[in-house]
Amino acid sequence: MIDTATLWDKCLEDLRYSVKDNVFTMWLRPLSAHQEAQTLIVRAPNDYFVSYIKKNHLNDIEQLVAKHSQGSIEEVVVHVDNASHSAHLDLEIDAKNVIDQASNSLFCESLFPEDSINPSPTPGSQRSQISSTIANSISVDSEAQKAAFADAADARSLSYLNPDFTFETFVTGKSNNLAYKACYELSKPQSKNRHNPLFIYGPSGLGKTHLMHSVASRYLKNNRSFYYFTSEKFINQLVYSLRNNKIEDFKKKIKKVDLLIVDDIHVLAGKTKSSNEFLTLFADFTSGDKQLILASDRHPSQMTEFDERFRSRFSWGLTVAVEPPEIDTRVQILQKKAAWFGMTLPKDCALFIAQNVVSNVRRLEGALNQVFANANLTGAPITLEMVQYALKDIVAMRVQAVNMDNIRKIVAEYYDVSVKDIMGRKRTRSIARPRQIAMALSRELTGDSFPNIGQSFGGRDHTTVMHACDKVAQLRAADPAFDKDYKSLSMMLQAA
Ligand SMILES: Nc1ncnc2c1ncn2[C@@H]1O[C@H](COP(=O)(O)OP(=O)(O)OP(=O)(O)O)[C@@H](O)[C@H]1O
Repeated sequence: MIDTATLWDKCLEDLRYSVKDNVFTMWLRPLSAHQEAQTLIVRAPNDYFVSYIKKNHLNDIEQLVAKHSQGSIEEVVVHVDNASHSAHLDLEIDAKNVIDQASNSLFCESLFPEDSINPSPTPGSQRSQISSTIANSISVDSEAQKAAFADAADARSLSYLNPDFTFETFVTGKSNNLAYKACYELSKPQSKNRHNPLFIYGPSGLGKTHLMHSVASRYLKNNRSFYYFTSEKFINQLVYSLRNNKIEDFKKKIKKVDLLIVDDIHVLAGKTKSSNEFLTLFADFTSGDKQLILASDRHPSQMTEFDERFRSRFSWGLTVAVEPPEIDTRVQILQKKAAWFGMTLPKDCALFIAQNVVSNVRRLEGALNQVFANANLTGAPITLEMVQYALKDIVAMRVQAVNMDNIRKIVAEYYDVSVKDIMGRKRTRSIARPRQIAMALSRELTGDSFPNIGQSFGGRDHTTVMHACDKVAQLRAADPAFDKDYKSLSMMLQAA
């Protein structure tokens, strides 16, 4: 009987050729599937996606599933994928499952990543099964890459090197310029200006993976070899190798390439064996012509679960942050993504979305998808009114989380003062400053009027709020540490 991964791969393969590229990229590639008894559960990122897929593609999917499963699947349902993007952290424990599954010889093979780039695949071959199984580890050597690009049918097996994640599709601004430049620089052959290791950190959904895939794509174009791992795949493959006395083979294979990328490196914390093995590779990739890129959700100094040996090594080269993009960058990202999907997004609509989705580009994309799905379902043109309607739930959630009570509470906690102090009249700087910050955040995040904000802060005059906003703007421009605190607070509130 066909396994679910292969079945779904085959269905996607067929769908890819039956719809336009942008429809496939936007609506079908993000889907995943698993099987429960005789039901295939297709998972989509959100409700709009689900309704769009049901309306436009479910019939085709059902037919393809029936064809490829040869009747073993009786029903196909489409659900929201609540677990999407949730990290699967406990992999050393889970490794037993991996080993158990490895009794399937295809999977055993796949534990050595370079096997995933067999240059002469056929759709539905071992290769496509492998690719869906180890979707997060990639190795490409020059032989394989030529074959991979020569053969269009190969594209899906490289689909985990997201073809949309390139330097050309990345929008830069103050929030990510340094990370972009560092990546761009080291992706040039013989660059004299590269830092090793390059450590990129920042919250989820801000483009770290996008940038690392962009570097990998450039390496690919320049016939240079690389491995890309998420930490969890690195751990899986390491554990398998250790248990099967293949660790030296595994490391030898990795050491052959020019570039090693490990995403979500924080996942290695506490996994003693895996992290020690990683450290032995570290030395190889930070000398000579080799290059190491690491990404994490936090700065090395904050990775307290790692011992000092790791933290200091992580900071040997260049450590760069990616931060939430400013509003004009968010607008640009929206317009660029819209154009990419062949849609026109009027400026006022882009501005509305950017004002309401602030801290995470992945969510920005989600909101855009929702707008497009709505336009597709209703056939309505994209206008501000339509966008406001399509995003009413997002806006309501934001209004709920970002209210002035919450802002005062979070700012008070952050500066270790009481909410009573913030509301009160004391003018000592240790209290007046957090109060001004809370007012400025209220203005920025709720968009409420100066008089209303003054009223909510213990009946103050609107000029006090205006003065607070000016003062905070001046301090942010003059003092990077202050600016960072402000941004952290803003992000905390928007993630709430
Ligand atoms: N500056 C940008 N320009 C264009 N697209 C962007 C930008 N930043 C992020 N994105 C898009 O946002 C989405 C999420 O980005 P990505 O997966 O790289 O985030 P991440 O920082 O690696 O998050 P995580 O830590 O959760 O893996 C991707 O679709 C990516 O293309």
